[in-house]
Amino acid sequence: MKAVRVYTQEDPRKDLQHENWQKRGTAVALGSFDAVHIGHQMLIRQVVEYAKKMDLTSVVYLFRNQPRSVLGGVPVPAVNTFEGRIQILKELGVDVVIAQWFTPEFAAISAETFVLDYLKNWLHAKYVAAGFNYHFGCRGEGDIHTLCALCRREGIRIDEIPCVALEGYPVSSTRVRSLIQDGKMEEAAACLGRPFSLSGTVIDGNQLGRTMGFPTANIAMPEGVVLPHYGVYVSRTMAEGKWYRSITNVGDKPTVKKNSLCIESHLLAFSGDIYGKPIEIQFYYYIRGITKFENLDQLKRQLESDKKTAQMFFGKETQRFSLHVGPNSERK
Ligand SMILES: Cc1cc2nc3c(=O)[nH]c(=O)nc-3n(C[C@H](O)[C@H](O)[C@H](O)COP(=O)(O)O)c2cc1C
Ligand SMILES: Nc1ncnc2c1ncn2[C@@H]1O[C@H](COP(=O)(O)OP(=O)(O)OP(=O)(O)O)[C@@H](O)[C@H]1O
Repeated sequence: MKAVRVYTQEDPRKDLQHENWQKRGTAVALGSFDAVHIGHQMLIRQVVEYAKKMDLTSVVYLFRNQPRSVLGGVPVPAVNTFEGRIQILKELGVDVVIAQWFTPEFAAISAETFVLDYLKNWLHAKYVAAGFNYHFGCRGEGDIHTLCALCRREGIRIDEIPCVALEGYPVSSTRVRSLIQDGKMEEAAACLGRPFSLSGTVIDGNQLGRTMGFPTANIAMPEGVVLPHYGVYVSRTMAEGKWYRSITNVGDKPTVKKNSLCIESHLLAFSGDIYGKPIEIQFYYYIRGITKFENLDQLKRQLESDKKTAQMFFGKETQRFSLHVGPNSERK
């Protein structure tokens, strides 16, 4: 897989003046691209293919932070870490990522200035693609029709990407975020085109799990990214470069310790010491909420049952688990 160049300065225009890839001419994908969901992927693939055909540099011009956090003043958790987003874009074959910080100054740029100064004169854009619901320019003055009109006027080829929908509704980062927060992991995966995952470094726990026959790899609650509804999940965990079937608890462990939030994963067929090592956990299916048990024996019996659920999920009976299953649905 070839490398992707990433530019993440506050004003990338100051540092990027005469790079060879700019001079060659570019094909640019426009948007925030937080989730990098199946709608985003369709748009980006189109840009990458066009760039290859026309010998241009493929560029994803995205926001490093969440515009809504700046405009609304309330932090919006991201679906991916920045590194996670870059990895997905690399897999899609993108040449260059410009990670623009969305600041009040950037928000004040007019639609016309953006097309003229940023796309045409700075990026030497020969081709631009954006989605049906794209908005840009000061106070959202421009939409996809404005973009099409301005690009055509400046001799830049432009494609509007039609809406990618699932079950009658547009796929969006906002939708993915709320599916994850509702524990609807199968629907989130359908929108993402991959399971939702979290990463971290394994930290020390109380080492009680191993005494019950359920050793766990604990990671701290990641900050700034969206967290699954608290509860127990069928999952897969990557440790030492290999994926293992697992069951994962997100949240508290009231039976043994109060107010101790973390994410802990029991890998079904793994033994080894991974303290201090990185792991990635993919979330597949919400099993149940977290319970305060009377004693460790009861907790252990529940963990055995969770393990059976996971084995069944990954076994022949996968089809039993349909979409829409989340903590608020009746079937658990
Ligand atoms: C799949 C899974 C499900 C869990 N469910 C619960 C639960 O319902 N209630 C609870 O108090 N703790 C639950 N825990 C947390 C356990 O109490 C914890 O793993 C055990 O005490 C070991 O903790 P330690 O790693 O800090 O030693 C769960 C852990 C896992 C891995
Ligand atoms: N479902 C979709 N189908 C096709 N294009 C899309 C879809 N969703 C977004 N796009 C396009 O992808 C680019 C990036 O989208 P952006 O991240 O800004 O929106 P989003 O995914 O709808 O997120 P949010 O929910 O935060 O608005 C934009 O050009 C947008 O129009």
